[in-house]
Amino acid sequence: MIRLQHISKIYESGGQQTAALREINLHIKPGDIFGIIGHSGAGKSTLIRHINLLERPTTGQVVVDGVDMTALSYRKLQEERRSIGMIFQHFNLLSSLTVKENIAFPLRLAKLPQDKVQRRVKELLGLVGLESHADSYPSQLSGGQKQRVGIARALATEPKVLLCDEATSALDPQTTQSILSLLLAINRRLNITIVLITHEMQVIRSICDRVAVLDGGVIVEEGAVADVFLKPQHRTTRDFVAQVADLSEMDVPGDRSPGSRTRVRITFIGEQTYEPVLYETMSEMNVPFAILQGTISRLKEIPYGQLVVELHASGNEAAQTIAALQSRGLDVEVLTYE
Ligand SMILES: Nc1ncnc2c1ncn2[C@@H]1O[C@H](COP(=O)(O)OP(=O)(O)OP(=O)(O)O)[C@@H](O)[C@H]1O
Repeated sequence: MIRLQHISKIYESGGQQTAALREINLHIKPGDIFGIIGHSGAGKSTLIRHINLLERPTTGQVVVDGVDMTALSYRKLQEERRSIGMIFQHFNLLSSLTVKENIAFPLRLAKLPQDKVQRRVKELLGLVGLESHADSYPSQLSGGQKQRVGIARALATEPKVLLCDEATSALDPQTTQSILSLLLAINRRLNITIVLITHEMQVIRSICDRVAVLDGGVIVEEGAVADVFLKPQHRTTRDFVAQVADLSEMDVPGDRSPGSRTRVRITFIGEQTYEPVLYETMSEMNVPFAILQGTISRLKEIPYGQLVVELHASGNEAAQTIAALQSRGLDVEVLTYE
């Protein structure tokens, strides 16, 4: 659906050059919710604004739904942009227009007949749950309601792609979750590809299928959220995962008892999270064990569990126990050998 190929962006101001993006290559599949995470200044806004060509790359190509956006005339680009909606951190609503007028705005620009505009606005108000606020002005709405108007307006022209520029960063945690649930429902119901940028791992964990980690204008890690979240490779990714880590190394008790023990981290994903796999395997292997730390949570809607377990075994016996756990589909990482 979206291909960014060899994108670099160099800003020049006051004789100074800033390389905001360097050699970005990304492929976002149709129907995915794709997250881009990075610290402030990493280049997230610059990157997302390349998808609808609000920013032009210094080098490289942006292809959306088979169309090379970088090669279009101004008029053609305006047309293509109708198939890419966008929402913003500070909502960017027109304060002098009511909710329904804000939502109708892009439809009027597209010169849709009045009766169709009214029908579409009604549908969109229903979709985002704001029927009773149609005649309110933005100043009369909460942050979450304003973002709902932003979403309705972005969807007015029936886009194939929705870009979300820090869409929940100005909202409290509860409102954030309700907006994320709405985005997920829209993705499912309308099969719209969603690209979002954020500095919060919780946002990625809640709704994204895939994630790219941006650091200093470079993608340092990319993959399925479960892989990146449960096995972060890059230091920056590990920092982000730590934001929401239910398991931090700090909380694991230190080595207290002497003897032959092996400490492991076991990850369960999906249905196995609720199965007695650990107990069964340990009983079969006749290895006593202690659970030092554990959690069960969700990645999007997939349950996962992580346990830090101390096996009362070492050497061959520990290796065989770990192999038995792995043969049942569990991911086992050895933390310490004693
Ligand atoms: N118009 C511009 N002119 C010059 N430099 C710019 C411009 N826009 C962005 N930059 C620089 O490019 C880099 C990336 O900025 P960008 O806003 O994309 O980062 P970000 O990850 O979105 O940060 P934040 O989360 O703080 O918004 C920064 O060093 C920034 O100063």
